[in-house]
Amino acid sequence: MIKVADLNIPVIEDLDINNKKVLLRIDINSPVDRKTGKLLDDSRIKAHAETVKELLDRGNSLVIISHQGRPGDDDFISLEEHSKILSKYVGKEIEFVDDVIGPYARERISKLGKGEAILLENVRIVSEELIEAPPQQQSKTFLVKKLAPLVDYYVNDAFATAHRSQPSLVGFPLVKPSAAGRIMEKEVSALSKIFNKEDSPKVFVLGGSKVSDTLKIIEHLSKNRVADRILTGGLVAELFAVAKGINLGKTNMQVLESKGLLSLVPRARKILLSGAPLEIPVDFIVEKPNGELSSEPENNVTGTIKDIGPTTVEIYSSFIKEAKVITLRGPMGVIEDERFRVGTKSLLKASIESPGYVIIGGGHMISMLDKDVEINPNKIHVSTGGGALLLFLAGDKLPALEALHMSWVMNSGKS
Ligand SMILES: Nc1ncnc2c1ncn2[C@@H]1O[C@H](COP(=O)(O)OP(=O)(O)OP(=O)(O)O)[C@@H](O)[C@H]1O
Ligand SMILES: O=C(O)[C@H](O)COP(=O)(O)O
Repeated sequence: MIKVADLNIPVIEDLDINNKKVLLRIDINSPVDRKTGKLLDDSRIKAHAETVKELLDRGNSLVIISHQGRPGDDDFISLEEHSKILSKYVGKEIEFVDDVIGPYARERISKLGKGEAILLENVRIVSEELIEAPPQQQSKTFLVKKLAPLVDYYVNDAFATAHRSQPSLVGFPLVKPSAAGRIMEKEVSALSKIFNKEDSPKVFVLGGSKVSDTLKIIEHLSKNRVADRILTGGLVAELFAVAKGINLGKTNMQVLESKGLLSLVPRARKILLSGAPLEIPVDFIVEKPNGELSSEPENNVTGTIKDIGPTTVEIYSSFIKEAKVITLRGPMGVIEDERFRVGTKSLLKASIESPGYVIIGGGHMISMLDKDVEINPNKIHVSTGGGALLLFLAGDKLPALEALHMSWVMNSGKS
């Protein structure tokens, strides 16, 4: 059992999860090369192999579900490649089933033998999965009604998606005895231990393209006075620059417009007015129409922004060097193109070389960590979570954890 605030979260030992049929929700959502459609990084897949192996060793048969990307985005792809990589790390075939709630998937689940494991197709092809709602409502979805009767237990190992109140994360615990998987258990236990409110200054490096999510995170960090400094990059930084009245030029405004981000300017402006301790880049690496790269000051941008510039790296690194805890999520640049990784890699290096404790989250951000960096738990925590990590650190109760607690109360009669 793990305790988080007033929640009791059951773990695998708290239920008799042996020789049964288990529905396992993992988060193997991974960065995808936009040109080839291939996975750029398999850290999350490798991390979840531990829980898969343990449940199989306990004689269970597994129905594994996960999402990849979001409908309409380039990285919204099939999980077929993921199943091959997961098989490699587990050391046993994890059969890909090209279905989720249809008759083919249900028949395959019914016929699963002891020690067998299947990975169903991207759960977000089921439209209900995109709707966030309370667990009570989610337990009545087709996803839950079609799959729950076919299994004995539900195990949620998807810490990185624990902030989503979607059916695959909060719907099953109300109808099945449920527990946290090993990744969920480790992340929640480690983060609860290492992240003490009194440790300061706390610096957050927030970049990437999930701007709406990040605004919510910054609102919570600021409201709960968790962050002493927020250093922005990626599209997050561009939005705040516009909110500050900086003219980023036609091309970058078109990029923001095309992603529907300009409608968030008033919300970003409100955050600035609230006194959030937020920094934006003073220079950017831009790509000119002729393909040339150059660094331009934030008040005279003419090219397409692709990364933060050298002066910004210096300024941000000076904050990082003074921090007690540094949390980084979301890259500073378009890291799919290796020319635009300097900002992200420089801040990761400054963090690791600083005296502070480093927490790294986010699929793309983790992929930028040099493979030869020693992950000493006394210095670094590499989280599988991105948005989930930050909302947890901001003090939010994650819906998936609350659902596991509710399952425990319902099945054990204890609170
Ligand atoms: N200046 C920029 N312009 C356009 N895209 C950018 C820019 N900077 C970063 N990005 C994009 O941000 C994306 C990663 O953002 P994202 O928020 O998903 O980060 P992450 O570390 O994967 O976190 P999570 O795991 O929560 O998704 C990359 O695809 C990258 O190309
Ligand atoms: O990468 C992540 O942060 C998780 O997989 C959640 O993905 P989402 O932001 O698309 O829900």
